Amino acid sequence: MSTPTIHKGLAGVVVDTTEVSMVNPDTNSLTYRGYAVQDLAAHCSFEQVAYLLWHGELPTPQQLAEQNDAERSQRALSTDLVETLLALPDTAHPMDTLRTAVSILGATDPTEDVNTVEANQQKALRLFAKLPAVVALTQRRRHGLRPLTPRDDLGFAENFLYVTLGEVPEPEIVRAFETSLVLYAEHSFNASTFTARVVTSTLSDLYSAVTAAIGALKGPLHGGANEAVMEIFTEIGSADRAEAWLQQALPEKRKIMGFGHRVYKNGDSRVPTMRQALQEVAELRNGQQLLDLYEALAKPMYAAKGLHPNLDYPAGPAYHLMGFDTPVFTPIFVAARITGWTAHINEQLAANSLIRPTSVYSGPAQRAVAVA
Ligand SMILES: CC(=O)SCCNC(=O)CCNC(=O)[C@H](O)C(C)(C)COP(=O)(O)OP(=O)(O)OC[C@H]1O[C@@H](n2cnc3c(N)ncnc32)[C@H](O)[C@@H]1OP(=O)(O)O
Ligand SMILES: O=C([O-])CC(=O)C(=O)O
Repeated sequence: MSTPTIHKGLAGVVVDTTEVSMVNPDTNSLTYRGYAVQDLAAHCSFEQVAYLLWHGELPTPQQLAEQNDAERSQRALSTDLVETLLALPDTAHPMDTLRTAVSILGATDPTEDVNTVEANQQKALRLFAKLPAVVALTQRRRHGLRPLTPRDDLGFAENFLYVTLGEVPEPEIVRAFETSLVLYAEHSFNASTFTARVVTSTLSDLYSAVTAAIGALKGPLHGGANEAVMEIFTEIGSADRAEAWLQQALPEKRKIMGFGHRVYKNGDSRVPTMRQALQEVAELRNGQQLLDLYEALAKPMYAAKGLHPNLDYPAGPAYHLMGFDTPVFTPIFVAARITGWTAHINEQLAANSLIRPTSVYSGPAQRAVAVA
């Protein structure tokens, strides 16, 4: 019997088609439903991009107004949910709190098991509306602060910043934050989206798929890298120490967080836009030292390994300068990626086939049980 080829990590394996987004490593491009992500970041609100991912087209003014009304009216968390989340130990990582919140929101949704595309669109909007309040709760409790009531007179990004930081910052900061949400929204069959599709393929519910996706995103090889970038910046301390730090870290076989990508080998399509957003935030927030450190690590990293930064590399320091605590960086990624995940969940559901690969057994040959 010939040994089948093993595709470790499913690298290069094509498992399905998708209409949601296209990652093209040859042209370093990323499109959502045919629109370049850079154009969307420059011209659209995050709410418009969410609509596009869910429905395939940008919204008309009326469609956007209806979605905004529905989203704004669902932003608040119930008192029960707030108290349950605050009862978690304060050592819990914000990603654990977020994962728990989604699970509770599922258990308390009477339509949880109504597994249709239409019902899932309502659930997707519900999670989209509520996740900023959960992220905000995790940051505020770290500072001994109670949650703030969301404001329905503010756009999604403005309200997100308000409920977390207690004020709406300058328009440039809001715009940089919104840019990061647009860039983080969707990226084809990455590990967390694939996780959501695997769970959906068993005909399980949307909340279960999102809960599992949060677990997949938490890891430092995926979304957790935006926090890990900030941790290494803190460890290095200043630009003049970056090269020596790297020369010590690489022989120790350390993974340098924020560099490399499974699909892009010549640079992540989203980095130039986020690097520009970081620059704008740095100018307003006295961030030149962090920008210097950014460049001082990226240059020798490329020289030593030929690896480019991925989106997490500029996003981490940008969130830091905006005023977010490092442990809420990956939760922000969740609040953006909920749009892409739920678009994929519905795409999977609409043309479902159980996802179940095979493996080559490499354990002991069959043997008899001999109990002493
Ligand atoms: C939003 C996102 O999820 S983007 C990804 C965020 N993750 C990170 O930033 C974590 C750091 N990066 C990595 O661990 C990897 O680059 C991954 C997981 C993103 C991609 O992994 P793969 O596609 O399996 O890596 P790839 O095959 O390109 O690796 C080739 C070589 O480069 C090395 N390499 C890849 N990335 C890094 C890195 N960041 N630091 C050091 N070495 C690295 C690998 O160890 C491997 O070396 P080897 O041949 O000596 O074993
Ligand atoms: O595509 C990937 O493997 C990871 C990534 O960049 C993302 O999910 O945004």
